[in-house]
Amino acid sequence: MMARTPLMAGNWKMNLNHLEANQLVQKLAWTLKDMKHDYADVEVVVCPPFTDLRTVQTVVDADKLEIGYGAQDMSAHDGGAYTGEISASMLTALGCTYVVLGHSERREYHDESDELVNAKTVKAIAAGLTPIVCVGEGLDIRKAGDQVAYTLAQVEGALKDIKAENVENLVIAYEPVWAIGTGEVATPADAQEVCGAIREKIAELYDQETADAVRILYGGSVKSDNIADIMAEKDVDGALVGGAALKADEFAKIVRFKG
Ligand SMILES: O=C[C@H](O)COP(=O)(O)O
Repeated sequence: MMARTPLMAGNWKMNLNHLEANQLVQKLAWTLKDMKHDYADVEVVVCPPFTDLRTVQTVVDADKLEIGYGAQDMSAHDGGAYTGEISASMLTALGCTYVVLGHSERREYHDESDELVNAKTVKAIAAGLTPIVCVGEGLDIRKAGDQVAYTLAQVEGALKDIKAENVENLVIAYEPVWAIGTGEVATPADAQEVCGAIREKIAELYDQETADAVRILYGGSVKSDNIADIMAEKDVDGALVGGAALKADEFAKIVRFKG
């Protein structure tokens, strides 16, 4: 089995304008360089608002930074009369390699269904983007003990009609909604329970090789002081980080979770 490269992705949500984005990416790059260890063994990605992407591209290209970037959402349409939407090809034209899809905030505030997340995932893959597909249960479902079944149904919905060769490159982020921005972190065992079940589900839908290749992230109140324990779980391959990704020092420490 090939080792999976850990991935630390910062989801900035609706924070930081393009000037602030410039500063944060530069500071992140300096901070990572100043750290004792090389960070080549961990992939670092930032997902700023759409309006920052061109700026991030310029900084990354100018300084040849080893920082990937992507959007927080995209349209399921290729182009045309869809006011306010951004297409996959617009993102690739800006050098994006990733796109977050189906974040719980999109599902909750914009009524995104599994079908829509699936349609976006198909388009992202076709454009050559790596989707970070978000799944995870709310508090009521967790209290009822149904987190695994609920989350696996979301995974199955997002992957409908997607072929194994396209699944092995994608990233799934397990984000229990009750742990997002609340300071309430799932225990490492909670994260492993669902991330492990997601990998088993992918093996069942496709095959073991595909399941072993997919990277599964945990997201929800990840900080520098809890990341190491979460990363120690065998099916957790990285983190989708919200609030803590807005501070260069803190995000850099998360990237350097091995110390
Ligand atoms: O996409 C990131 C998640 O929603 C986690 O956000 P948080 O780290 O602020 O809890």
